[in-house]
Amino acid sequence: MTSSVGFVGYRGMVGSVLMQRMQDEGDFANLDPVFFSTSKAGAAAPAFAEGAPALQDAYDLDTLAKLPIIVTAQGGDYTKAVHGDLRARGWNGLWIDAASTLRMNDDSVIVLDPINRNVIDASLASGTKDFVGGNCTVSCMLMGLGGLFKNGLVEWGTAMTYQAASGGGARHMRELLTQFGTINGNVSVELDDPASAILEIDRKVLATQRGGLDATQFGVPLAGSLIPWIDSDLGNGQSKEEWKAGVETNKILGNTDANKVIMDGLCVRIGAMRSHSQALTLKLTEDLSVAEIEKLLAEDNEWAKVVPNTKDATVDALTPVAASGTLDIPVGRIRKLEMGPQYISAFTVGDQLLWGAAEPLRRMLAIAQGRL
Ligand SMILES: NC(=O)C1=CN([C@@H]2O[C@H](COP(=O)(O)OP(=O)(O)OC[C@H]3O[C@@H](n4cnc5c(N)ncnc54)[C@H](OP(=O)(O)O)[C@@H]3O)[C@@H](O)[C@H]2O)C=CC1
Ligand SMILES: N[C@@H](CC(=O)OP(=O)(O)O)C(=O)O
Repeated sequence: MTSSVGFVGYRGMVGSVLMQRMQDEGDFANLDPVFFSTSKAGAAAPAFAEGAPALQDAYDLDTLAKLPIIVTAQGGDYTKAVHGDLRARGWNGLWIDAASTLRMNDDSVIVLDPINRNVIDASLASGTKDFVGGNCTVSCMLMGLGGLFKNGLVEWGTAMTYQAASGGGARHMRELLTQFGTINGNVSVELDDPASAILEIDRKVLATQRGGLDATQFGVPLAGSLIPWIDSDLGNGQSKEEWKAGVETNKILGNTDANKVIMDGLCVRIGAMRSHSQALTLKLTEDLSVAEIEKLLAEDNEWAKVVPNTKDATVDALTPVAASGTLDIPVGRIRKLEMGPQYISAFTVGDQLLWGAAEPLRRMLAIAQGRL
């Protein structure tokens, strides 16, 4: 039996990854899609959805309200503009959303089913209607380290992140590449000459970074640099992205004040394309051996891939280049720290458009339809 599902934001970056994953998994055989656009109502539906009606107006509440399930990757402004009005007119369908807007509402659930299927199932049974994908960094961290977090083995942790340009959106990715190209172009003559002085090249690169780059999206140069602030300033020295690590981790796990895990850290933008990395320091509740920790992580879910803590394995498998475009979440650099037997380091990488954005939504839709 199929049912109608509305898709808003299907042609954006996150939406496109979602559509591709749904095609790869044959999901469209199980539903009748209705595609929406805020700008192209009336145009043809995407070619992969044969027989789907023309694009509907994403602000048309009457049309939206006819659907039992709406999946949106259109962004937070859209959610703010439409979700409340739809609910106010009595729409009781399932709203599955990539944007952060509704995440911390009491009546929403953050979806990451390999980690919190129990929370999702209990919420569906009790009538929850809003299901929201988690912050990309938090979701990727929990996918890699679920074996420790789910078993209550983490007392506190810090996540120092290395976040890719894609977290800002498609235009940010283009800007990063343009910056790299401009820098390279300004020193290409010297690079072609093996006898040229590296300090002169460095001087020209710095001059370009300080005055010759388009930084419209990021505000400051990212290529050959980094930006140690992501999302808004909460005014207490913490960025909003850093705040999410604590509140979302605990909400996903269904923790209460009694078993809350303290998570904090610094979030940093780097010049990677679409995979977020993070270096973690964890204080465990028990003195587990590294072998026990690795076993727990590897057995938690099929996507967490433990990378042996050797140089060769690490540089080969624990990088954005290795993880991007895959659902694997490599997790490595696991060792006991000098601070004591309960303190460990870990490093994990994840494609922030897959497990960080599209995949939890795809799977939530399948769960809602009883297919997963
Ligand atoms: N980027 C990320 O890493 C993450 C994003 N999210 C959430 O997902 C939301 C969407 O992000 P993202 O996918 O990056 O946003 P995009 O900017 O790629 O897409 C958003 C919308 O822009 C419109 N649009 C206008 N021009 C184009 C074009 N040339 N190509 C494609 N779409 C176009 C489309 O809407 P229309 O058809 O209506 O014109 C599209 O749905 C974010 O606001 C955020 O809330 C969540 C996690 C991670
Ligand atoms: N803030 C993330 C991307 C993102 O969309 O996060 P959120 O879904 O929490 O707003 C980043 O910049 O890498």
